[in-house]
Amino acid sequence: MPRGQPDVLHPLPVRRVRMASDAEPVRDTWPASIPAVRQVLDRGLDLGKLTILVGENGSGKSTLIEAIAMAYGLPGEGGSTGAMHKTYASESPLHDWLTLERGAGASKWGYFLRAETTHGLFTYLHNNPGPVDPEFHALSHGESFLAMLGTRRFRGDGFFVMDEPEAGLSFSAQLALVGTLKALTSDPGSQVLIATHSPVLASIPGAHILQLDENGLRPSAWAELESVINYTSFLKEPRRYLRHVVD
Ligand SMILES: Nc1ncnc2c1ncn2[C@@H]1O[C@H](COP(=O)(O)OP(=O)(O)OP(=O)(O)O)[C@@H](O)[C@H]1O
Repeated sequence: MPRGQPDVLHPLPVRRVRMASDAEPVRDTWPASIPAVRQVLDRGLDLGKLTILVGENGSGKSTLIEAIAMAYGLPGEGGSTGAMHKTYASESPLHDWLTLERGAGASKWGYFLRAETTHGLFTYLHNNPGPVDPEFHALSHGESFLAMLGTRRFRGDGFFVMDEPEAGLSFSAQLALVGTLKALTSDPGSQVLIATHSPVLASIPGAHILQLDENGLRPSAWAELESVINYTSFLKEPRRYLRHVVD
């Protein structure tokens, strides 16, 4: 299906993100001051089947992904649509400034997983378990994350949002995650949005990669990502980098 044309039979949960008509963001203060956020407010953002946000620390990946997830109805700390899990309100007001253009008849289900709050989420699931949930706290970080993706929450149509899912995952676990995410997107009405620092995750075939930086956000080929170029070059010759940070 060409980008931008809605698939009438299998609509995506979120076709486009844009500023709400009644939003009044203060442009020079956070979060509207983040270039990528400002660009989304000014020009909107089309979301495809699988979108990956990549960028330096502080470039706005979490701010953007959290606001899109919350505008969809997902809890800012992670969980499913309709879950009430909340421990500390640290979210930006951005979700109130955004409107999502949803595919007509698309799934309303979704799940938000974020590395920094999985401990709290697993405590919530300990108290409110699904029918065949393992005791997530009894698994290692990587094991619990992959086990979570193996549950029914991540099957079928829906909007699946993940913030740095690679945290704590070994190389082979990240590779397994690539396979899991690719399989997840094979469901016709499923849609995935990820923020990551991992060149492994960013390599998922068919992903639309957006690089965030001081100029905003722009599409990028995997091989042209700064993280891919830096890791490739570091692994070839670590000393070229290390001499700048250690004596
Ligand atoms: N509550 C807040 N008040 C003011 N500024 C904030 C707040 N939370 C985050 N920021 C700033 O917003 C900017 C973007 O942060 P964000 O967490 O979205 O970046 P990121 O790209 O996800 O970074 P990382 O890769 O480190 O997770 C950062 O400069 C951060 O300091």
